[in-house]
Amino acid sequence: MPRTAYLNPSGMTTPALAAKKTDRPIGNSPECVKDYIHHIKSYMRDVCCSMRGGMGMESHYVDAHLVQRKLLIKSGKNANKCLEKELVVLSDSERKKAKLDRSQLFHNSDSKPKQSVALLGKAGAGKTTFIQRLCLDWASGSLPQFQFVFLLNCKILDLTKSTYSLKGLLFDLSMSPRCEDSDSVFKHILSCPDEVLIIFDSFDHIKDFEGLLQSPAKSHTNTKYTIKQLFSGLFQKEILSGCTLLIATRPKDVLNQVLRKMDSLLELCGFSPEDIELYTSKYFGDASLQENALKQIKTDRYIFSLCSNPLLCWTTCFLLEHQESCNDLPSTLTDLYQRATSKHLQLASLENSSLCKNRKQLDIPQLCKMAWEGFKNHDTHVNPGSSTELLDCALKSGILASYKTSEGQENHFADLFTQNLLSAVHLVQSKQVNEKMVVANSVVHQKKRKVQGESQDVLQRFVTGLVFQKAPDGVSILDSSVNIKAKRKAVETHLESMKPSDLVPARLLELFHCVYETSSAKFAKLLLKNLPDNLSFYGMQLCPSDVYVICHLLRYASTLKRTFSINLQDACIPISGLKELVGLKCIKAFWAHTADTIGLWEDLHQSNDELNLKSAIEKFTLHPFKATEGYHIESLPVLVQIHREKKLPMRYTHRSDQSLRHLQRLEFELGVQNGPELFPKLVEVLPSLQSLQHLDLEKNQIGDSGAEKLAGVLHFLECLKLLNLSQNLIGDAGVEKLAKALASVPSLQKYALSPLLFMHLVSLHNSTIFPDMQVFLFSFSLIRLWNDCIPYGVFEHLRLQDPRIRSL
Ligand SMILES: Nc1ncnc2c1ncn2[C@@H]1O[C@H](COP(=O)(O)OP(=O)(O)OP(=O)(O)O)[C@@H](O)[C@H]1O
Repeated sequence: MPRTAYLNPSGMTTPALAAKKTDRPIGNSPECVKDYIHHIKSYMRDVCCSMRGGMGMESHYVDAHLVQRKLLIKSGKNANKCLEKELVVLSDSERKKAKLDRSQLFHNSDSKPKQSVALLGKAGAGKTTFIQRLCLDWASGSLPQFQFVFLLNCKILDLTKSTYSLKGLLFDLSMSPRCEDSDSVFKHILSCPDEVLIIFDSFDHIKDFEGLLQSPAKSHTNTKYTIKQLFSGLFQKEILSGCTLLIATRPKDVLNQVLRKMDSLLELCGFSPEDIELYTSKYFGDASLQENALKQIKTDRYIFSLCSNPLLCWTTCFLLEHQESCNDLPSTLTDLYQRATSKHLQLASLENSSLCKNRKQLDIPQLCKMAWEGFKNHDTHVNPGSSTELLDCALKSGILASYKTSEGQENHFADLFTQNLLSAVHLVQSKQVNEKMVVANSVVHQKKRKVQGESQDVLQRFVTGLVFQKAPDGVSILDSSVNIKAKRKAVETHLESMKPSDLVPARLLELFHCVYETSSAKFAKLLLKNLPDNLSFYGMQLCPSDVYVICHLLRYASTLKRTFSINLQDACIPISGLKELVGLKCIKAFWAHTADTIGLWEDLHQSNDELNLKSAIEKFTLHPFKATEGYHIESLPVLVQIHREKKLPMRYTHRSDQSLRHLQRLEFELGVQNGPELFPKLVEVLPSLQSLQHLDLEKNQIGDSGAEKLAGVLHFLECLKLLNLSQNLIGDAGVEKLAKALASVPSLQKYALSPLLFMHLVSLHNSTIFPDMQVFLFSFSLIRLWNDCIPYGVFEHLRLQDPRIRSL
């Protein structure tokens, strides 16, 4: 029977480590089941005990933290546009609180069972390594709730065929060893599905997610399905209902339909500064090497920021281990990867001189072409027809990794960065690739649809980095005899034509990275010259190297005498990053998560950094304020509290809520889902918003009780000119309270109400229950029919009621 297994990228295995904990008693399971479980465990102990580069899992694994993420149902004003659940943005302190370790992966903190778990992380964040570690835990007796663990690597599954059964998926396509009596074991598995864990690694390799959840597999028997149908059947509990599913994937928008339905979403956060130190010391066994490497990494802030990605940390350590100690560390990502890749190839050629005598004799352009072909098809797979000499050398060097499949052996590029660097070399160097093609794959494109997300970003950085690389200095992977001037010129012209002010935050960030890769002051200044005054990285999850690159380039602002405001809302930025950005002279105002901002103030206060504390307080702004997520509102009372409780030194306290006091416009867009619950929080801070002119509360279902609460504080809003209360389910009681309160706000010029609310007012007026209606109608006379929904008839009716309305 065909069987799929995957080898460690190194192809090396180390002796199985003895199980430390007692294995789960397999009770009355048939003998063949016990034997098979024993067999899988010992096999997993073998294959999962070493990481890439042959490093031992037990000795070199750094316990990476997970953060529990939650989804939010968006139902605000734009609900129809994006009726989507999205990840709730966490503040730095919430992220710290939401941290979990491996042992808590399947724990139920609430009553909801965790039968489907998604492990999210960018390329190189350590998903595969984490899963390997998890399998090793299981094989060593942890995770006793599972009798069986099946690991599937989506990279090597054939998604086109529809010839698989559930049994085939588990026994033939997973990395489990061959099962002698698969019929009996399968029968046993069907009898205890809740003791089965199925892991789909590299889930994002299922490229086409359209209709993934349609036509699920429904039968356990030998009916033939595609892999996607089997996944769908498992996920929708049509087959093996009760089993636990774990998928590991890079985050992708197209995956949202599946992610939305998962019981738990966990994010692998990469290495913290402490983890980087720990990993480096583990990597370099020798104490003096360790000290030296750590010193180099820690003093180079760019490299240190890259090292928060475990893969890049490994690459940096590898380079430090092999490059001359007098050499500087690379200054760009392109530089890091070309040095590391060249070194890998060089070492492999030295190791086996008969296979590849030296780098020059290897058909590197062929390897680069294969990388590019793969990139175009979103594929890491290497064409099996390639020269064996080349493949052997690339495998030896670790550039390729080998996997055993039912068809034999498959070679894949070992990681996204290596494949994309080689693809970029192809684009820059190959005569078959014209300038237009290079431009299309370098730098950001204003409108072009981004098909490959993260992978495309990395390719762009490498292409830009390579074309602008200074004269090759021995570490360049480019062939110095190839003239790339025309391609460089084309990319330069494109860069010069960019209009950063038209870019959405994600593209703006890409542009920053591409400009950074050019290592050119000229492009940095050009970028800074063309940046809009209001920079927005809204919604971007900024990692440490993003923050470094933004700060690095913004330093050019002083020579151009430019200043900016920066929107870091929903940017999931750690306090250290916020400190760096806010500390920049050119940043005059910033808007970030309020809880993080308060965290930053506290941090600066504790470290007696008076000057920066003063400027961080002064720079904080909330204008214009649009609350779309709970936390936008939840942390506002804390600002007021700081002021009231004098949490900061006196001279700062009065400034701490100035952002609230100066706020002129507030849009509350939490929608029917969260609006009613969070509205009281807003009401709590409204008295502090003395400058508020525009308050938009449309579509939040605040109801009568909300209206009553609002009525209680409206008189504080002395500057309020415009109030939108449309679509809030306000009934008689609420209207009555509101109308009186509205009359007490003389500044009010316009407000919008729902048609129903209008009718309601008119009927109240007609029934003369409400003596103050004239006052109310007076302010109404200023309405500019802002809300087109007001029925003409109602308006006409009101005009008849009041001469002032008639004069409108
Ligand atoms: N927790 C860890 N401890 C030590 N090293 C790690 C850890 N996580 C990752 N690494 C290192 O980083 C490399 C890349 O990790 P891995 O392949 O697991 O990333 P990934 O998230 O699966 O990436 P991709 O999305 O590209 O598949 C590993 O080969 C290993 O060297």
